[in-house]
Amino acid sequence: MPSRVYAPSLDDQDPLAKAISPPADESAEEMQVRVQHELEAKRVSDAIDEDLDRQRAAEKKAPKPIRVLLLGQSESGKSTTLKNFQLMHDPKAFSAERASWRAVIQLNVVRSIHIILDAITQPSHSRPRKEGTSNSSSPMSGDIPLPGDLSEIDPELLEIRSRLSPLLQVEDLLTRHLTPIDQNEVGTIALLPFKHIPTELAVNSTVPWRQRFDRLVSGKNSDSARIIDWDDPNDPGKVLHACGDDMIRLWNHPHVQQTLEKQNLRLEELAGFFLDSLKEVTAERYLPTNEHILRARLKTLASGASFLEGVSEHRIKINGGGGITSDWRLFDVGGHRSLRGKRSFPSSVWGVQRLSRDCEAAWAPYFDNMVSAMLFIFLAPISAFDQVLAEAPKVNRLEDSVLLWTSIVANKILQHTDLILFLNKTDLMTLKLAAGIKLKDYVVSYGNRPNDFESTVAYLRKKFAGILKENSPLPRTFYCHYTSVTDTLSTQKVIASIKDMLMRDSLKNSTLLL
Ligand SMILES: Nc1nc2c(ncn2[C@@H]2O[C@H](COP(=O)(O)OP(=O)(O)OP(=O)(O)O)[C@@H](O)[C@H]2O)c(=O)[nH]1
Ligand SMILES: [Mg+2]
Repeated sequence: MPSRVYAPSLDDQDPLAKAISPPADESAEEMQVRVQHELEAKRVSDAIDEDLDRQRAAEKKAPKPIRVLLLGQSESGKSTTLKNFQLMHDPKAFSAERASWRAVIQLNVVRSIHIILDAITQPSHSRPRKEGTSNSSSPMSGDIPLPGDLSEIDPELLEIRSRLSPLLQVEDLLTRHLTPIDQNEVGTIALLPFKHIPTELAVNSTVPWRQRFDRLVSGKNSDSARIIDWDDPNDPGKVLHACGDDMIRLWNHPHVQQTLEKQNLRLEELAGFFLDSLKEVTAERYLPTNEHILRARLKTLASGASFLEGVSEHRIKINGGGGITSDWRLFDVGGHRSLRGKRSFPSSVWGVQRLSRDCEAAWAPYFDNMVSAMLFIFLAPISAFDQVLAEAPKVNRLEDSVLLWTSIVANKILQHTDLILFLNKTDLMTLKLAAGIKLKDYVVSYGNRPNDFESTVAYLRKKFAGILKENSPLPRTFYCHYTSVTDTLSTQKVIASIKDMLMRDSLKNSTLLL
């Protein structure tokens, strides 16, 4: 009979004590084995603890992640800048999303076609526009047009229009794929025969919308070119391919070009414009190039209750050379006004003195959580000097950018934060000036200075620099780049110079990197 070696008095009410106590009838041999096990378990546990302590100590010594927050009004190019960072430093992840961007581009194309078909069936009086005001934001304003007299329309166009009707289903299908069922994140697109202008598609940055395209890929290979299921009968690419020639015919039709001009619809300025690339985009096995992905338009919604909830955070490991890598956290927010808080606006473009009172920092409630952000990149799309905000058709886009810039530079919470200004969309600025659109018609203070690229951009640069100087609570260096962030090569040079600057600072003064 085994001798009773260990019989502690147990509190019968304590289930834990009961569970860990040795059995009442444990023999001496059993006890030896148990003690051995316990010693071994303790040794392993101590080793894990030591390992964790070592890791924590190493993390404390290592440079903290570099945080970059992208700011600017809607369509200023924030998400496109982020894509450039990803393309440059995480090309695998960028490529893995090609199938998802393909769907976004297809939707961008269908939306442009939808706008054209709507425009050609408009009675000419139904869309009055202010002289010289670009519509590039306004076609999506949601006004439901009056039905036109179809007998006035070129019969060839009517035929094309009817042959393109399957695109409506594609539009619906793609929109459904891109939007979660349980969230009202997109304006509904009614299946009316090209009579309803579609609201721009927006996806909440916190929603992993890209996963919706898992259906389109087998998931066995990270190269999208090989994993797209080209035989899927529901692939929208099939309809786009079948409608490709008609879309090209429509876009090149002289009556269409005249109508768009008459209605002052400058589709080329519309975000997500691919009508000049219809051949490629409607090709049978179309996969977007990097350039196409940068041009794709998908509005960011970041509408969480708190900043960090609503904003999308992207982590990238960046190689700084010499074996040094650092963690970068890029934060992309939605620039739509509804996502920036309510503000009142002074009327003149350069009426910035009144700003600190009138225009409380738009994203200010969020900044409390972001004081540890090391760098803000602010994008001002300068080509938009003759455009209005989609969400506020009376507000000039350049004026909005200036106000936003002022509120950011004047913000006390951000007084120690570096700001880099991107005067963006310089490519469109060049085209616009060449088309004879005059800056002075929108910025009266520009006066009779030459309406060329160098003079206009230098003037705007000086204005933004002046606002920083006048409104910044502490003196700050003015960093400014002229950018066209859809151009990979030039943007990568800018990103490389920012990276060098930040990594130098990060090594010099790691306390800055909170
Ligand atoms: N031609 C040209 N297009 C640009 C440039 N920068 C951005 N775009 C395009 O403008 C559109 C809007 O850019 P986004 O990066 O989505 O703008 P955003 O600031 O993220 O906008 P929200 O998400 O609404 O806040 C996209 O279709 C881009 O491809 C540029 O420098 N030149
Ligand atoms: Mg965005």
